[in-house]
Amino acid sequence: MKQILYLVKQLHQHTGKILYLNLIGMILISLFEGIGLLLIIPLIGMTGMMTIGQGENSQAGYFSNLFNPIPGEIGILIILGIYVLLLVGQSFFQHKQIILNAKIQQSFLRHLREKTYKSIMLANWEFFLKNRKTDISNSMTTELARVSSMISLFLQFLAAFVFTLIQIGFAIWFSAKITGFVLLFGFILLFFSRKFIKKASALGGKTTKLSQSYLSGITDHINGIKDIKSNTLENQHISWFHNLCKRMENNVIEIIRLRTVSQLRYKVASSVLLAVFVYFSIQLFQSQPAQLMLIVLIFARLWPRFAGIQSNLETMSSMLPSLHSLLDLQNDSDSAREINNGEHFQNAGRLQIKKEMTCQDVYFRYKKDSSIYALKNINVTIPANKMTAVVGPSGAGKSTLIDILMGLNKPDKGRVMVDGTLLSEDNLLALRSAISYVPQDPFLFNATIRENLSLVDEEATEEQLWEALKFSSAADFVNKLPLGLDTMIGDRGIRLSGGERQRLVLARAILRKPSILVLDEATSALDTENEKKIQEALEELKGKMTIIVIAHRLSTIRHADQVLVLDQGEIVQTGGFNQLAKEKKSMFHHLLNNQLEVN
Ligand SMILES: Nc1ncnc2c1ncn2[C@@H]1O[C@H](COP(=O)(O)OP(=O)(O)OP(=O)(O)O)[C@@H](O)[C@H]1O
Repeated sequence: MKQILYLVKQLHQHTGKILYLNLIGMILISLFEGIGLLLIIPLIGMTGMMTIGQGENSQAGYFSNLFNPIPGEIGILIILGIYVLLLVGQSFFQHKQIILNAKIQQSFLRHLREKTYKSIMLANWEFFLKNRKTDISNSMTTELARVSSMISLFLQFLAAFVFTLIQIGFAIWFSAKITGFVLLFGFILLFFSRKFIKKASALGGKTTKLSQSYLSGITDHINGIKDIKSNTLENQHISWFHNLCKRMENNVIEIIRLRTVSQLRYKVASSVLLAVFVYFSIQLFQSQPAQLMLIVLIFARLWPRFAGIQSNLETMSSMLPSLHSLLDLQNDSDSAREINNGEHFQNAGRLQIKKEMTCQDVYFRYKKDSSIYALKNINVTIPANKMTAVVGPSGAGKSTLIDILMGLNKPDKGRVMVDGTLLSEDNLLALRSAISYVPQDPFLFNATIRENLSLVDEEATEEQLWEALKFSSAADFVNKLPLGLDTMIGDRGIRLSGGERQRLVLARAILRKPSILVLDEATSALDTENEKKIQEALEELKGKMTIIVIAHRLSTIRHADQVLVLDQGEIVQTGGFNQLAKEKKSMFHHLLNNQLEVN
């Protein structure tokens, strides 16, 4: 119920005026329908089939008497004329209402899409570590589509509800007693249908879970298709997929079964109740034949709408979990907002490190309830415009330290300072604007090389693009491509080799003209010749920007001004390359020896 109320509130907030126009349209359509029914009384009276309400002191009598002074044939023509006008009016408003419904649905959907997407984009890194990316995609696609259908159903429900209320109003106006009698039966039916609504909601929750598994499954499998093929794991995946599809099929059949069973019971119960109603009505309300006939007419038309309302409620309940999951996502991402003042994005500027960045007594763990720290007691200084290398065995905490320095992870204890100022919401974006980060697994779009580079600087000239490509030793290979800069590189750059991808991302990082360049295993896929060229290029950058490099291949960091050695989340050595190499029985010495042996 909370979610439905939320939906109504949101609809009211974002489509306010149109929603009320729509409501007025619904009321008019229902009124026209009711008046159309009323016209039956004088019509029947004029045909002489039945004498209705002659002299009766009732609404039916009043209506019948209204046309008495008019001669029969003209009266019939007038009534039929009014009837046609009412039908035309009704059709006109129905046509307007369909357009308004679409406007309400689409504008609300756009609002929901944009709000959720923005909340996700502005959430902190911890939010992305906690949530599966495919669950987020699922909410933004499948669940959102279901919410869209739910809005459409809700509007239909609203129309049916308003229609029902107005028709009941007419019926009460004719005879409160008979209407009360009918409504009693209606409430009995509604009471027994509660359990179906609950069941539908549970099945809807299952649909959301299954759809999440479906999307995450196929995304993982398609991304890992090379591993699957080379390790002949196709059958295991086909069998997993078969089981999931079977469960999805069963779930949908279960939902349809529930719906038809409830409709079946509803129809059986309603026909029995209708018979009971007619029997008792004849006994009880013999003296009011006109009222009885009109009310039977009204309810005969309303009854299928009741069934529609009931079915609408069930379908909406089965879709509620989608709205729930979308709202959860919105709330989670909102409460994980990285920067609360959105204006920071516009006015962030670029932070220039003048002297140094420091970590003081920093501790960090991924699970806040765990006693295992990924980083412990970190005290380091990253001097401005120098090259700092971070080395250590796998899992030592190198990437975690970089994430702390970039403000992606927040220390559990201790602090990060930039030139003596605490790294906080106030200077975080300015710091990030100054950073170019190159990960081991570079991110490229399915677009041309030019578009991939221009992403960081839309106004970059041809000359600047080639200069950046030369820096990263990519100019030669791009030059050899038949379409050069205009070559499409496929999904995540799949049409390029790993080394070519890394060089392109490095070119992009340089094009951004950063004051801090962070390379996380960014040259790991390069051959020794290209790596040497990049080392030389980095040498030239020394003194112009702050460079932080993570590298397993220690030859890469030979010219670093400072090397930080991490082991099990702690800094175990700090110093120049040659100085550390001389410290026998140390972690750095051990790493160096291992590499020499391998080489
Ligand atoms: N998202 C995460 N959730 C939980 N634990 C994590 C997460 N990411 C890393 N860890 C853990 O934190 C520790 C440090 O990981 P980190 O990735 O920083 O190591 P690393 O030195 O960069 O390793 P590698 O050289 O293999 O990339 C590891 O024990 C790792 O298992």
